[in-house]
Amino acid sequence: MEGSFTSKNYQRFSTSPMDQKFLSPKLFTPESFAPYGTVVQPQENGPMVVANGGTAKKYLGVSESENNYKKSSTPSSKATWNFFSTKPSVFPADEESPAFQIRVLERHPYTTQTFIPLCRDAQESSYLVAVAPDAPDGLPDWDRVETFVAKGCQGVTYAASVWHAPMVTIGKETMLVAFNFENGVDDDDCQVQAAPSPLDVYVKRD
Ligand SMILES: NC(=O)N[C@@H](O)C(=O)O
Repeated sequence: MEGSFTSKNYQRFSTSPMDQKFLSPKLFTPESFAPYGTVVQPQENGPMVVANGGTAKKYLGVSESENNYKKSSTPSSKATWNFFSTKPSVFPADEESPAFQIRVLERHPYTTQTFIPLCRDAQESSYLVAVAPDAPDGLPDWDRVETFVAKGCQGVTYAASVWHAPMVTIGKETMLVAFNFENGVDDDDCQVQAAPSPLDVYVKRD
């Protein structure tokens, strides 16, 4: 999809959405995302202490980081912080126009990966999260892809080896900090699978 567009002149991928599979993102909640990882946000009734000289509420243990590289052929690994400055891939459209097509999923077999958005409004739909369980052969189960829309106040931690879409940001250029472990061996750090056919995702306006 080249150039900027609005939902009015958005290129349609089909004559009618009903004659093809499309994904309608769910609310991004700890419960709905639990099979795939963690929504990084203060947990309702989660442990919290007053800190920073009484000026801050410190919500404890809001995510996990896992390093399983000791099981890989190159066990030495390092904790890695990266900064993503992402151009928007999705512009909220109406339900008649697919806003995004999932063409690949990736996974990090030996590590969790966390993304924390910066400079987005707290309740603004900021990025699309797309995940899939393993099929029996260990590749993505393309018939069970699930999508969620994350707000500017929510981070995401993909559990180790969970199939997920590369970062897909909504509406405007978005900065995110990412944390994971790496050992520098491409196939250990990131495995990518192309979808048999692109999956349309409809992202409604806020
Ligand atoms: N494709 C891509 O950039 N994936 C990121 O999650 C990464 O840096 O691994």
